[in-house]
Amino acid sequence: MSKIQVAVVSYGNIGKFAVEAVNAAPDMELAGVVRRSTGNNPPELADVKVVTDIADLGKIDVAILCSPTRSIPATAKAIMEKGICTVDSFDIHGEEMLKLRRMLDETGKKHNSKAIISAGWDPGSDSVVRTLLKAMAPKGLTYTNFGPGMSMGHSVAAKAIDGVKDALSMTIPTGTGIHRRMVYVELEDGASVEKVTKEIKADSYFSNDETHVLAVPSVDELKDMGHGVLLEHKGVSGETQNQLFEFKMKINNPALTSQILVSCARAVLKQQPGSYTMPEIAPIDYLTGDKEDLLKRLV
Ligand SMILES: NC(=O)C1=CN([C@@H]2O[C@H](COP(=O)(O)OP(=O)(O)OC[C@H]3O[C@@H](n4cnc5c(N)ncnc54)[C@H](OP(=O)(O)O)[C@@H]3O)[C@@H](O)[C@H]2O)C=CC1
Ligand SMILES: N[C@@H](CCCC(=O)C(=O)O)C(=O)O
Repeated sequence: MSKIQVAVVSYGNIGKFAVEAVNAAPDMELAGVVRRSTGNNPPELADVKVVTDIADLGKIDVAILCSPTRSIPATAKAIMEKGICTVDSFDIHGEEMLKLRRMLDETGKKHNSKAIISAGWDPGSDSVVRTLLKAMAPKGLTYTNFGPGMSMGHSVAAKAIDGVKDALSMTIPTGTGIHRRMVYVELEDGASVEKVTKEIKADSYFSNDETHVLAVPSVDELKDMGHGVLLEHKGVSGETQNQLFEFKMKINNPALTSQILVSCARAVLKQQPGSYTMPEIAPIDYLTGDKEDLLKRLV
């Protein structure tokens, strides 16, 4: 059977690990990488086709979008309008996610393409776990406790602020799903730490949490892309109380995010035109191999 032709769009942390995960997938072939500019590629891309326009890669089945979250709506729409499926890790929860889902659902139905949105680990695989926990004990409380670890989404949002050369946003759990943000910024020459601090604290990625901004000489010296989560659910099954569940993991953040995107790249091709989140997809669709053989081993 011919392999799924994959384009990786944007080559940052997630893009780099997405290329590795596509190369490790037996049913996929990396058609190329789409970047804003083709100059200055790292040595590991020497044998990979790098373009600025996805149309230059020939026939693509699915594009894995590894761009900053805030650029995803425009990027995904433009690619889906070409009839190409997309997967992304858009990580703004709530109404913004629903807005993206509605917009891409309409685009997909009009242009015969499909999307899985918000598909990293949170939102993403954690969303699936939260859904299952609610099915297991419908009444009760779920706490999602992150870290401590590096949030890529928050780091990207801080990096986008004028005067910031590089940023590392650490998520510190303080219990019951509440977090403190420790944001380490390397400033451009002449940038004001007071102005940068004010803008970071006003950004919607940070404005609901206790946030501390610290200027440092080198962000690279502090960077460790490890992260993790402890998901706790205490609830009621039927009329029986005190059902206790925990889901815990310690991870390399971009490696896990990219692997999930690759599994979603496989699953998206099995859907009808439109836009979906991970809890809406049958889990078996994420896997490669004979369906009955998988079911025999997994069920
Ligand atoms: N849902 C989840 O669980 C997770 C989601 N994420 C999401 O992944 C996103 C990417 O993270 P990460 O890889 O660390 O980010 P990086 O900053 O490392 O990479 C983003 C890449 O996108 C391209 N890019 C940069 N600026 C822009 C722009 N303004 N418009 C379009 N493209 C741009 C660049 O690639 P090039 O130079 O090749 O064009 C850049 O290297 C985050 O914003 C985060 O929200 C991350 C982890 C988990
Ligand atoms: N979306 C996150 C992954 C989940 C962890 C998180 O949301 C956080 O650290 O705040 C990320 O971009 O790294």
